[in-house]
Amino acid sequence: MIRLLDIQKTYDNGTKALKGVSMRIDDGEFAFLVGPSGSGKSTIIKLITGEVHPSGGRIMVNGYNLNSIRPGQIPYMRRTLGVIFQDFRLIDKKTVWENLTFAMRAVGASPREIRKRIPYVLDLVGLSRKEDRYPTQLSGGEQQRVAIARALVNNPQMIIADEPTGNLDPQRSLEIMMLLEKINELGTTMLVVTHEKELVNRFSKRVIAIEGGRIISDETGGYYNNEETL
Ligand SMILES: Nc1ncnc2c1ncn2[C@@H]1O[C@H](COP(=O)(O)OP(=O)(O)OP(=O)(O)O)[C@@H](O)[C@H]1O
Repeated sequence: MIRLLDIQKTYDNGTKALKGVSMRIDDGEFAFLVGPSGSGKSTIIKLITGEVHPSGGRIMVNGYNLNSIRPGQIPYMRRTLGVIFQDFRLIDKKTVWENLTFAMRAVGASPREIRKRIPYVLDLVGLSRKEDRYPTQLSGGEQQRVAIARALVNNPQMIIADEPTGNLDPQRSLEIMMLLEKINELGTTMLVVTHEKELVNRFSKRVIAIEGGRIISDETGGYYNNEETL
């Protein structure tokens, strides 16, 4: 569960990126986080992953209180999260299998666990037959599927996807979003940052809308359906 309580974030140069944001995402939920450029979406993601610290307010991430977390606990908090980015961030010199192995070894998984888990996640994302390919030998949609597999391989409680379809065409984008929906249905909490209205509107999910560092609406079915509130 993610809980933000009256979060303020002022960057060192004085930019007030968040001006009192409160939100709660329960285990098992699927939520879109939408808003114009500069509204504070990435700042919220970075607060959740512990990359930036709030200037005020309280934040809880999957049982960890980020206001009082000890530095040594941060890697354990991060293991509860799988993060996916617009630009995939795969290791080009490693095959699909090696990219996933690398992520599992980083958390101390045994060779036996690795041999068991990787085929499962590759099957889930529909890439079972491409485990020996290098990322450059895959399409953009396939590379994003590998990134999703990597985010999932250590079985996180929650996936945070930051503009996961930003580099993909509409059909590939829809397929990736349907995959995230399927993964959510299997039990992983999902927070998806996007500005793609059409895509958000195809899914009847919770939509948290942020503008100017404040949440301006939070409802199921979509803020983008209520253009008059803009
Ligand atoms: N490291 C930083 N130092 C100073 N200001 C920053 C920093 N990072 C972000 N900002 C500012 O904070 C505000 C919120 O930025 P943020 O990146 O959270 O927006 P965003 O909604 O993710 O935008 P985009 O959709 O363009 O990625 C913006 O005014 C931005 O310029």
